Amino acid sequence: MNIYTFKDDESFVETAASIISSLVHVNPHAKLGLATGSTPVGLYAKLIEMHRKGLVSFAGVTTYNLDEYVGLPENHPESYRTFMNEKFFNHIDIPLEQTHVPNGNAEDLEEECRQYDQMLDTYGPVDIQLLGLGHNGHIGFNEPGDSLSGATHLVELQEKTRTANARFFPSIDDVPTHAITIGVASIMKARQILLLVRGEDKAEIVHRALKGPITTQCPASLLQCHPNVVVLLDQGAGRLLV
Ligand SMILES: N[C@@H]1[C@@H](O)[C@H](O)[C@@H](COP(=O)(O)O)O[C@@H]1O
Repeated sequence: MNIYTFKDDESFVETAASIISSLVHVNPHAKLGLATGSTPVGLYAKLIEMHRKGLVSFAGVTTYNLDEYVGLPENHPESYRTFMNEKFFNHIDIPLEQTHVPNGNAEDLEEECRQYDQMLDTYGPVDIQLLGLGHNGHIGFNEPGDSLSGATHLVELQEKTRTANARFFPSIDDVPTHAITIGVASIMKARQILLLVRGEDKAEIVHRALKGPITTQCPASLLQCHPNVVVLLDQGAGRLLV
């Protein structure tokens, strides 16, 4: 595991963007596992800027997102499909049919999970999986517990997760209670993992995830078993690692 801590936002974002853009340069048909949340927003903005300058093309790239809320219409401002379109896909040259986000409005959610999983099995593994980190150690929406699921599944969001994500909704009551997430097996199959974490409030969970015991009670701790993980932290998030 290679862990880097950055003093300033610009170098944090530039490093993340150069990892993704170099991969796409080497393999224009790269498969990218993408994430939502506030942390990767700067990375997406930087990649858009690089694309506008003609430095990178995503025309041949295929993307697979980690997760989606259940029950928000696809065009809801806080659905992860809307997030990805607005923050990234609509500003680059990727055809939308090459982008995949689980459908949280499928009539049969179990079937949607099965199909998403089958797609990952058929076309995966992704060349790189981008990840953020939840305050409780979740990756994607794989919440801590006595066990974890390997496959794409329906999950009930924990109170801590709903509270953290309430900042994007009018009130906590508007935060969905369930989500679809790819499982830890799919995440662990990625050829490379790029974990991005920012903020003092994540320092403790960063320490638990990267240096603590490997346990289902902290899903991100499983990343310690992956052979190719790059972790980018700002100083706040990396505070307890020294
Ligand atoms: N499902 C997403 C995760 O994929 C993300 O990593 C996490 C952290 O988000 P943020 O980067 O906003 O702290 O939030 C959500 O719960």
